[in-house]
Amino acid sequence: MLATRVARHRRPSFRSFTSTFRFTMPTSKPQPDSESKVLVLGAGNFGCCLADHLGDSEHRVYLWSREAEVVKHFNIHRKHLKYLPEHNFSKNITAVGPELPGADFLHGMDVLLFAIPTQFLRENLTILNRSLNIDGNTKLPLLIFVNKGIEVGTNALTLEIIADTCGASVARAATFISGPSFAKEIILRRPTSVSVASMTEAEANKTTNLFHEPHFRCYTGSDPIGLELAGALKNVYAIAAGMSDGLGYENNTRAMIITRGLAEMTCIGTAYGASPLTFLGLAGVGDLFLTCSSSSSRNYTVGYRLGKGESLQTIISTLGSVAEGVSTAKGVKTIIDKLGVSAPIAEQVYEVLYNGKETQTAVRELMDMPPSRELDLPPQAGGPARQLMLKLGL
Ligand SMILES: NC(=O)c1ccc[n+]([C@@H]2O[C@H](COP(=O)([O-])OP(=O)(O)OC[C@H]3O[C@@H](n4cnc5c(N)ncnc54)[C@H](O)[C@@H]3O)[C@@H](O)[C@H]2O)c1
Ligand SMILES: O=P(O)(O)OC[C@H](O)CO
Repeated sequence: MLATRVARHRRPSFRSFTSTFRFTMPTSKPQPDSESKVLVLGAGNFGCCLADHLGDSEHRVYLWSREAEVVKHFNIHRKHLKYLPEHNFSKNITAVGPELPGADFLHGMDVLLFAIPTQFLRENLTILNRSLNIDGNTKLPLLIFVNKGIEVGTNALTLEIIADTCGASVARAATFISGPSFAKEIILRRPTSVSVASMTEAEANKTTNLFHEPHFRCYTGSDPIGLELAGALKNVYAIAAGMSDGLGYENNTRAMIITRGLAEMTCIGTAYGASPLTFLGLAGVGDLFLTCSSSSSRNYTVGYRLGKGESLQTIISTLGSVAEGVSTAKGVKTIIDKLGVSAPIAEQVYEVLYNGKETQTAVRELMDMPPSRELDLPPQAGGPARQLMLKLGL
């Protein structure tokens, strides 16, 4: 009965620019099995916790760190010198580095998992691409990216950085994971869910199958542009939520920022050419809610400390970890200006971070805005997504 009802239910008339494409072009090696060789690039909080997750699932994991002492210490003690220092890591992980692995090593891998902050991805992919030496006949490892940001200067999403450095076919095969997932909770095997997306659905399914465990559920989708934008944008709104809490505002104000932030994210994504529905998923509202409401978030913490009156420079130099929202706010500002989308909260975060605006002034200006309709989705011009698709040869 329920199935009949669902079948009869009309599909939403909205279709994103990207969702009109369907791809079936498996370009990576066959589905990694239970003893896949996985190279995790980036031994920060997230790279380490994902390496541990895969090591516990009986995969053979190599964790690349750019710091020789980290590699040495890890292989002797099964602990990381700096991140998640209490944790005893899986015996199935070997640390490698500090140089990036060469061609033979890379081609022996079933999976390359990139947990490198967005601003450093281009330089590393440029070097790795020389070793990967991809031509039409190369069977790629499965490629997974988990960073959440927009590149400063180019305003590029990761999909575009991959296309620029490794070529369109590699970008089409790349898969992306995003969603509410603090490293320190994954490492404790707390129930967690994420979104997985790719331009090539078969590749996204491989990533889902690789990661899916009873304590780590993966939901697959086909809007990687929306998923990437959601992950990058939520970091900017987490800074806003932290700022509000730091200023001493309470629950009403945080709920307002989360909800209006979601409306802004959805409008930006729609104008960009992504599906608005992606922002209702784990990578959108799920991660927005998480990072806007927890002091475990680095981005929230940056905002909180700004609200308490600390300077951005002091916060960044003492945070001890990356807060992607700080650099991403620049790209977001350029994108909303270009698209002509109204995103006043993101604008005010940018003003506080880069133009020295007082946090109280930013809040007052937001509250002084004239009344408006609650949600006016912009027309789906899809300019940036269309440009990106052309770059990917689609
Ligand atoms: N920590 C989390 O809970 C979490 C969850 C989901 C997604 N992410 C995303 O994962 C990415 C990595 O975050 P993280 O938490 O591991 O960051 P982190 O601050 O814990 O670690 C950053 C890592 O980047 C490395 N790094 C710095 N400069 C580099 C360079 N030039 N080239 C290569 N590597 C360099 C550092 O050595 C370090 O290993 C970010 O985009 C973040 O948004 C993090
Ligand atoms: O600590 P943050 O603010 O970078 O957030 C980490 C993750 O993105 C949470 O999903």
